[in-house]
Amino acid sequence: MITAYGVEYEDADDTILMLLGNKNDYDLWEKLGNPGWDYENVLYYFKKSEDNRNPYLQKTPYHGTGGYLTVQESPWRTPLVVAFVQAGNEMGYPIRDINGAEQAGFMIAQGTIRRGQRCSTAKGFLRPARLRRNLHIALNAHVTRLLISPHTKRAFGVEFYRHGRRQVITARREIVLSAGSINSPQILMLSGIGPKEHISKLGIPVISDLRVGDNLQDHVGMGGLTFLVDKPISIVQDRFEAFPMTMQYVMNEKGPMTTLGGVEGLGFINTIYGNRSWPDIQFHMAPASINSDGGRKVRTVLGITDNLYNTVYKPIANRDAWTIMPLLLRPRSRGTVRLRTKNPFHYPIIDANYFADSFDIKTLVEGAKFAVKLSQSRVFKQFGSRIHTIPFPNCRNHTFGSDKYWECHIRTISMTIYHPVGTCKMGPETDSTAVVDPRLRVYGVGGLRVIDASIMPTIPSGNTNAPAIMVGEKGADLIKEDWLGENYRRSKIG
Ligand SMILES: Cc1cc2nc3c(=O)[nH]c(=O)nc-3n(C[C@H](O)[C@H](O)[C@H](O)COP(=O)(O)OP(=O)(O)OC[C@H]3O[C@@H](n4cnc5c(N)ncnc54)[C@H](O)[C@@H]3O)c2cc1C
Repeated sequence: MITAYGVEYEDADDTILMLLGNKNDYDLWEKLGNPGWDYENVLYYFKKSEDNRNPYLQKTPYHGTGGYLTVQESPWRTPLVVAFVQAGNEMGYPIRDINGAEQAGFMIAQGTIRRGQRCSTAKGFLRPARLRRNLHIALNAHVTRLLISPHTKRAFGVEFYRHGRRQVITARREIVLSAGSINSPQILMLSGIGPKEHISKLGIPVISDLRVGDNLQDHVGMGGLTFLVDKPISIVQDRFEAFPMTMQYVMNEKGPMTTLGGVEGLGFINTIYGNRSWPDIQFHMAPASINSDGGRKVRTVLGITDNLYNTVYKPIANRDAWTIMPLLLRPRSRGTVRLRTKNPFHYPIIDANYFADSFDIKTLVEGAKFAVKLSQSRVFKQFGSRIHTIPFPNCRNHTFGSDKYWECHIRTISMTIYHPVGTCKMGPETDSTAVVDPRLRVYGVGGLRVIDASIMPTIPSGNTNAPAIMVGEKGADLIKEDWLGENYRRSKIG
């Protein structure tokens, strides 16, 4: 295993919310020509990795116990999240396990945490296995290309740089590439596997002409929707005293620092463009907004201009507020990842292409309008909740709250929550856009698989970490099946 950073970063360093996606997502994968990837099959792998600590969920057929990945709710919450799930109910959605039989509904978020602290894949999976004799981990190693014989078209090695020194490792059986949806396509293209017209222009000899880097999909959402409340019940940074709060976290594994990246509640709804069995909008609810840290950090992280911050959020700096981030679950727009140059240390060019298809923005506008209605539910009245109405300076030509206004707002603060998938698409041989086959083997090259979120043909309707882990679990079984044949039996799970 060769990794660019320390193993703590083996999955993206903030990953925490735990969602499986919708049953229809995986049934679609199978319908697209990928046998064995339907919901029933992948549910086995979701459950295999999971150790759900919530007794009422453990008993359902949709959750596992005893897996490497601990899943639970944050031990700390605000009254706002209770109101959020009740408001969903008031709007006609059940309060339910959104990872269960049906997805449309509201729930207090579950995350990959263990006793209040993040349970990354490094902590969950790698730590217990790190002393195995057949596992070698090279930290701080940057893979620059795969070595592939131009004659046999077989991958036989990996070139990487570590502490400034070039090293090569050769493989007896096969190589598994898991560098994620941005870097897996980058490494493939650097190695001669990719769109011929693109890589040959950069002077890279073409080994296999495949649509690597196409089909980029991501969840784009609306940031900055802010609701004010009259009671001191939200997260206002200045109100928290850093030392006692940190001690509560370190000593007791409790308190505000155990929140799941600030997100407390989740909801899945359908707009007029979707349907109940396959919601098209997800809500992330947080008991804070852009104003809650007095403009110290969040505005910079989101790249908000001084004019926008000073006009809209500064007047309410440090006031109690909460937010809903409506997120588009199944965008129609597709982006690309391409090489900037053939230098492996240059970042690739990512073109997310958000909203290229107008259906995407229309759906998200409907999601925004639903979020506003939800905030006006009876249950939120107890806190005096109301929408913050200072209009964005660049959207003033539209009436506040109109479709055009929300579109302008969404285009001004568009947010990704970093769910890129699809750039090494899995598909049958007849699919000219597929990069890997349903056993995750790269077309046209022997001894090489891609196993990460990049193989997903379409984006799952929910956060992508658990689906990426599912791909890892299933990929491991495919390898074992291929090498051990009939001698391999799938393990029983709890
Ligand atoms: C900030 C952030 C927050 C997120 N929060 C959530 C969340 O709450 N819930 C959720 O479900 N999902 C979340 N996600 C998404 C989730 O983390 C990803 O879907 C998931 O990690 C994808 O897994 P992967 O294995 O495909 O890629 P990654 O997890 O990105 O793993 C790729 C690995 O390859 C390594 N690598 C890349 N290039 C090279 C190279 N050239 N040489 C050597 N090593 C290399 C990287 O260092 C990395 O360790 C979040 C993502 C981000 C960025």
